[in-house]
Amino acid sequence: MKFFIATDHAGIAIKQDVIEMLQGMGHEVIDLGPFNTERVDYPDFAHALSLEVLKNSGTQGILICGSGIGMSLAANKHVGIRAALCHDAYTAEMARAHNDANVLCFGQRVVGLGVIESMLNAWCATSFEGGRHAMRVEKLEL
Ligand SMILES: O=C(CO)[C@H](O)[C@H](O)[C@H](O)COP(=O)(O)O
Repeated sequence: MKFFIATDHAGIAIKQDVIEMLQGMGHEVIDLGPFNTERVDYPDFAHALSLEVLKNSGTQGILICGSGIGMSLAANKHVGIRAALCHDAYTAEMARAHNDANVLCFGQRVVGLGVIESMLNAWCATSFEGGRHAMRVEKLEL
């Protein structure tokens, strides 16, 4: 799987750990920044990542800010992006299985590296179930 990853200043401290976790699982990861710890605005990075995921069919995204909330709000403005704010392995699994989510969002100020690893494992191991969920996902787009 190919992932794009982006954060704001409140998510950058764990970005490299997340990249290495994904690479260790055999995935390709493209880092869209930021590349220093200066204060930045999360929508700038959420929009840039969303455009890359939409442009590159079959790819997925990881967005990290302080809480994960701002990143998910911004990414979900894009038609075709289904950004899920997750807090544990269960929400990550459901985001893939029931919502066909293509962007995983979480908060550096909320979850630790152990939980993040379990979320990444659940996310990557889970495919969209389709069936009754397919029409519901279609109905997400207005
Ligand atoms: O958008 C957010 C909250 O919904 C993110 O958590 C941001 O990272 C956070 O707001 C940044 O806050 P800061 O006080 O400017 O570091």
